[in-house]
Amino acid sequence: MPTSARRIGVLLVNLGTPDSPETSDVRRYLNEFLTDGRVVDMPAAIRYPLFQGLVVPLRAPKSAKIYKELWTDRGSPLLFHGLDLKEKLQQVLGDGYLVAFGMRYQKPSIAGALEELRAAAVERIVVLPLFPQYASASTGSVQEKVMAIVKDWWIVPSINFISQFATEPGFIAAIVARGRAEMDKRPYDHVVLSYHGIPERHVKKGDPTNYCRFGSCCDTLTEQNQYCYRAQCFATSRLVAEGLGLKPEQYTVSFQSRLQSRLRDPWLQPYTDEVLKEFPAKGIKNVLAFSPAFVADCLETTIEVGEEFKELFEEAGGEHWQLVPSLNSEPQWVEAVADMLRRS
Ligand SMILES: C=CC1=C(C)c2cc3[nH]c(cc4nc(cc5[nH]c(cc1n2)c(C)c5CCC(=O)O)C(CCC(=O)O)=C4C)c(C)c3C=C
Ligand SMILES: [Fe+2]
Ligand SMILES: [Fe+2]
Repeated sequence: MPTSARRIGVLLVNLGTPDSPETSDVRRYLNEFLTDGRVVDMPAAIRYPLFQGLVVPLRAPKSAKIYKELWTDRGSPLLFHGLDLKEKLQQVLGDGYLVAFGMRYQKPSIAGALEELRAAAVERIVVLPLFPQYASASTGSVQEKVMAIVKDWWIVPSINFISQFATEPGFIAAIVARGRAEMDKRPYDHVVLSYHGIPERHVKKGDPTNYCRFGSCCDTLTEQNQYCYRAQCFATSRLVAEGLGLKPEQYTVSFQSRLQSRLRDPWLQPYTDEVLKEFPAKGIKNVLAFSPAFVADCLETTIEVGEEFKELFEEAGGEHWQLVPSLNSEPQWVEAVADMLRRS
């Protein structure tokens, strides 16, 4: 009996976003996000009451205000860019693939996306968390969720996780092209590559040989530190800088979006909001800012880097601060993702 060719299933996953910028939806989103033990790695008996009872109720109204600034006619940018990427990728990959999209927190769910792939009886599944650099709080959490869902399937197909793509040539080339487009418009004194921060503790928990000292150890990617988020951020930065023809003194790597106060364990440093304030006194008045931990624009790029950092920089005497837009569903990025998937 002839059998029809079976398709390869692709699951794209991003972090998640509230259903709307209303406080109640933001609260539900933050409750799910911040009680994930890979994000807030406290014992569950402390994490749930502390975050659901205190931190989230205090944070949700403030976050909702910012989400209202971010919201568009198409809703949350993280969501619609993900859906656009899925559609364009499906067109580029063609009938041999079935592309689904899910969010780690809230909607569309990973469970629903996996169900689409299961219903189509795909031959195998490639999971691509849309986080270039591996962190347990992002990629690891997606992997855990996918495994928790498929463990209940009667037939568990072959599943391939793409755990990171920090140095993937197509990813780097797409960022460089976005940067060049901005640099062609006007001159810049300096480039900042600002990554989402994580607690240093998270890096150490993924460092079984106790290799990382948060120093020059992260300047090269080796077998020992291949999953070190800090080393991967530096590797992405080096390649982007090389692509743009920048010398080491022409760019700064820094980390943003820290959640906890600095009284607790430190997060990766230097903090972007602190380094940018020092630029004007050093004669750096025109800055081009990249956010290479994100492949889609979201709260952390558009608002934090594009607006809040710009304001801080100008208050400190800076003249021009420009955010390079994320890769979103730009054709060059879609081709790069398709290429990664075909090779996986
Ligand atoms: C790049 C990948 C990400 C890592 C690693 C990450 C770690 C991490 N995040 C928080 C806390 C928050 N992050 C928030 C927003 C947010 N985070 C990422 C990605 C990573 N987070 C994205 C893409 C977004 C934007 C979502 C959107 O809807 O646009 C937020 C919510 C916003 C706010 O209230 O400020 C929080 C909170 C922690 C604690 C953490 C690692 C320990
Ligand atoms: Fe985050
Ligand atoms: Fe290191």
